[in-house]
Amino acid sequence: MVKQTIQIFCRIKPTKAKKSLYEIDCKDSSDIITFSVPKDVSEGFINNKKEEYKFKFERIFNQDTIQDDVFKQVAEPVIENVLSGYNGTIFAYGQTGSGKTFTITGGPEKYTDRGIIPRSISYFFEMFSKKPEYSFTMHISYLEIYNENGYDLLDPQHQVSKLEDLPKVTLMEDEDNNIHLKNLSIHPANNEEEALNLLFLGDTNRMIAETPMNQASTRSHCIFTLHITARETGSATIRKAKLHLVDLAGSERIGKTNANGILLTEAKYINLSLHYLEQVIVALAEKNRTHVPYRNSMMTSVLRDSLGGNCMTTMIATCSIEKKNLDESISTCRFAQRVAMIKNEAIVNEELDPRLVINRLKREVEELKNQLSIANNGEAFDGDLSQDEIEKLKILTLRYLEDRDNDSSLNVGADMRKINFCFKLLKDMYIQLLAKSKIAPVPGPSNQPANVTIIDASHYDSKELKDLKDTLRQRDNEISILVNMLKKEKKKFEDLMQGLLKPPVHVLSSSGSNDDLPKEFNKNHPKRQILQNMSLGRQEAFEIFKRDYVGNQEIEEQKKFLKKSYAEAKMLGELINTARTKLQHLKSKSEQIYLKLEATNSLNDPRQNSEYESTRKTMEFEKENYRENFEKLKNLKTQIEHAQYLIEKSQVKLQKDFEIWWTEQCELNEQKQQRLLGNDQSRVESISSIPSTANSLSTSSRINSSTNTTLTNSYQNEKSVFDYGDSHRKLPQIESEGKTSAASNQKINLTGDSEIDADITAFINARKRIINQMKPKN
Ligand SMILES: Nc1ncnc2c1ncn2[C@@H]1O[C@H](COP(=O)(O)OP(=O)(O)OP(=O)(O)O)[C@@H](O)[C@H]1O
Repeated sequence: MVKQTIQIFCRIKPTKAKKSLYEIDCKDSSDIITFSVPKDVSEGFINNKKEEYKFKFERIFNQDTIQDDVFKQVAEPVIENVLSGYNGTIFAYGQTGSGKTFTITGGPEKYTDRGIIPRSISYFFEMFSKKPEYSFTMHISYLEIYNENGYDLLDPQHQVSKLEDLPKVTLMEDEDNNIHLKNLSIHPANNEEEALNLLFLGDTNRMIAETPMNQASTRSHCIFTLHITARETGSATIRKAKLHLVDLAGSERIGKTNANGILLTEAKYINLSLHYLEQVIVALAEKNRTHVPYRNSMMTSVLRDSLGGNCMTTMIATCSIEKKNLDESISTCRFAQRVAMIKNEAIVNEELDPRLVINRLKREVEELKNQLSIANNGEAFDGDLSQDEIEKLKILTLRYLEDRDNDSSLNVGADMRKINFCFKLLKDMYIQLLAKSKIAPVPGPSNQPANVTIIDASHYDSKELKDLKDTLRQRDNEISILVNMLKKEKKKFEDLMQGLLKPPVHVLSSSGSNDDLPKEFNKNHPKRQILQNMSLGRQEAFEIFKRDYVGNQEIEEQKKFLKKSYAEAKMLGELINTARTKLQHLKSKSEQIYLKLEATNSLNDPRQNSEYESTRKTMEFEKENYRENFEKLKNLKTQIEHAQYLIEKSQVKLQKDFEIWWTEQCELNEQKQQRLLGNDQSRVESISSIPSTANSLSTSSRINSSTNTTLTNSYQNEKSVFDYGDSHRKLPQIESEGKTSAASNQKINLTGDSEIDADITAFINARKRIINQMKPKN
């Protein structure tokens, strides 16, 4: 058992603010941060006399610390322990926007910004490959807790559009007070790519389920769990350990969030669950406290083992050090100091391989049955032994005789007919051998009784013995064929199951007009569904929305990076191929020289073998080149996969933001229409519109006045085109061909494309009909 307090780290988010409000003092065993609170701010503090606040951490990561360093110092030791069978938890705690998600999952822009989760996945698989004497398995689950409800983020069957679409996870407690999560799916990950796909699926589901009212990342807790098993070859024990990587909700105090309505409810839940977390931590820090209130919230129940239980736990306190965030950062650090007092008691989680246990139990049951049978009715078996049984008994007896192990036994069960048969068989053999063979009494080894007679195997020449051996061989063959068949069937079944469970694979989206749709998105993927269901107008609006979308630049940059990486990968691939061909050529050349030298017996003659030596040196050089490029290609592949993942994530976000914006625009339009219907019937009748891109985005609008049908691509920065009241007057107008007021009935040249024009006209007519129906009939 390892007794260890929770390790606490602090990370400062980079800021442009110049004024230095803190100082870090690095010591050998720990670091100390001192916050200097300016007088104006300190007035708002509870303890307003104090102007300096000092906190001690295992390590403090200043603003310029890169992700790799955080991973190495925080996560690597935890992972090493997980591989040895100890449970581990790393959780990030801090106010909204202080860098929790950045630390745990990573930033959306660069490969180097990958957070602890993707780095842990890579590290685990690297470690697996470095320990061939172990067989490892990895399984993954991803839980989100929002308003005290748990949701399974890894449900591949579901198309989610809101959080409630995801399967709900509930807590169950067994009689030993162990917590079980009902409905939380656990997925196998056989390699890094599969594991990253699961992370991507979870993150995508999390993002899709977000609404403007529910910025889940801020207001929910997320627990990504890696379940690892390790078994040393030949060993019957399995080590099982879990690594929880936790991104907690923002820790800011309720008063500061200006929460109201739904937000207030959420804020209450979040603050409550973090408050309960605090209660648990306070209780654990108190020496004589017996009751720890884990059950008060779902989060503390799930993380029960991580807090004061069988786990090695690490906390990262994330801090923003701008003046306005100072009080929150100080309370984050205070919280961390309390956490640091909690002692966990971690044990290696080992258990016997259930398959071996089952086999052993089966054998025991069989033996017990036999004993029982002998005890109850030793002669209970009736009738003669079948030919098959006789053959089997002969084989068993022969194996028994051939087995040189003194402890071996002849086990034929409780059937007295079989036991008698074997005795008879042994006696027959003995008599036959006595008759035919010379028997030499040989002094036995020290552990053998002196009067044991060893029979010389060379005298086993009877026909019966030979037959028995043949039968034995035949049976062995049959068994091995059956075992192979079983293995194949099992593999087929596993493949089938894996195929069913496999999440969508992320690859680079195709270039061209539809470049926002990743090529291999599952056809049921929510994003594809959304795009498929888009009307033409909506697609057009989407294209424009995309053009001006802030995050689009990131996507484009990633694509550029990918393009560059592909070119580099191609080049490396070519270099590798060339090196391989060269190596093959050099190998055959060196073989030829070698043969020649050997034939002339001049292998050791430095004058003769110089060509051989130089060929070998070139070979070594080429091999080194090959290895280097291969390694580079391998790294590049991981970077490419990550970039693809980031692109897709951004694309899903773009799609999601567009949907939110579109819905808002539709609602806005609806309201305007209603208003206009009351104010200006005639004008409303003549207006038809298609929602265009919103505020700050370029706009495509179609305006049809009572005398002119206008179509224009106009750009409005501040106002939506649905703001018809005044804004439509400001829009540039393009002349239409139709001049009559019955615009909807005439053939209008709107876009120049007759099909699209027909669509628009049909839309106008339909709209007009609806408006007419809505008019008060008098
Ligand atoms: N160390 C860092 N280096 C660079 N950028 C960072 C760093 N930490 C945070 N950021 C950036 O700051 C922003 C907010 O960070 P992040 O989303 O991780 O905060 P958070 O604490 O998880 O917030 P929330 O509680 O809302 O989830 C993001 O744009 C992120 O990329």
